Amino acid sequence: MTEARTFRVGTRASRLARAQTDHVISQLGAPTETVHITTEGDRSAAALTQIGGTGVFVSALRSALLAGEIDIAVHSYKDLPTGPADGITVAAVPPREDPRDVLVARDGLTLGELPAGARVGTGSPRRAAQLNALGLGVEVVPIRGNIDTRVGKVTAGECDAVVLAYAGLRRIGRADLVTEVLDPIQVLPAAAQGALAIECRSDDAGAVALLSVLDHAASRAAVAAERALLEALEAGCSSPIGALAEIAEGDDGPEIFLRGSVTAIDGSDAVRLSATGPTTDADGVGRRLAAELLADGATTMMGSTA
Ligand SMILES: NCc1[nH]cc(CCC(=O)O)c1CC(=O)O
Repeated sequence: MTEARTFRVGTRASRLARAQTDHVISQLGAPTETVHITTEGDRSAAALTQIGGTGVFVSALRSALLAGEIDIAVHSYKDLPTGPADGITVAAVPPREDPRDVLVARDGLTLGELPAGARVGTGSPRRAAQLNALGLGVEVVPIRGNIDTRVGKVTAGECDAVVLAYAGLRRIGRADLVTEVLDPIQVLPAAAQGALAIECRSDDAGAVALLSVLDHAASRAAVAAERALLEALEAGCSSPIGALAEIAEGDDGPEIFLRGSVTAIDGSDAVRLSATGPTTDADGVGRRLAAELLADGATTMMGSTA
């Protein structure tokens, strides 16, 4: 009998990253060792949009994978750039968490209960644009930092509310802070929100086999459709684009229902459309919806944020 291989799992130091990594490790049927990787994104106080987007969180983990310092990397799928990474494969997309955005407000308030002029914090152009489009008369204020920092803006009275991903709060065990789960009809989530991408080197057959048992086909298809939409719009996570795919059993197998939105940052204009298709054509569904959004005037709304 050969000795079992120990898989080194890389993680960022943030509370969310550690929770996600620990959750994945608990489901792996092999010995593991956790390796903490620090990224520019963890160190910098600058807004993410100013230091090159969410890719900063990802590149350090990918470099460590390719350098053989780690064998497995767990990412929030939302933070992965849409292009492929040479030599690296997403070996598993586990069952997705709730993809919706939530409100964390003072005094248990919901969006509709916020008074005119209330300060709602978010660093996401997508959330800001959709909040502005709701015409609630609230003031969207830019904030940054990890989940604890952003929640702290409400506790400290700097903001009346903040908008966050439900998945992040659930994973760190703070779903109790949520004062309203936002309906995707009001605020459409970011592509891949709530999903994890577990990466390893493409040529590491042992890691690919170990991770493949965690893969969830419906979650993978939903994320593929959403990210194909984003890629075809040539947009990233800092664009005012919402994308949400839901999977239902159709007559000829599982079907994707994909919704997409592009919203002007000031909320003055928006395009929202949907498309359907089989999960076997997830990329095609995303690309078709992107083309329809562009034909409907999305280009002028995407601005220069890229
Ligand atoms: N932008 C950072 C980020 N990346 C992933 C999540 C939450 C977890 C997820 O969507 O999988 C968050 C926090 C947030 O948007 O509130």
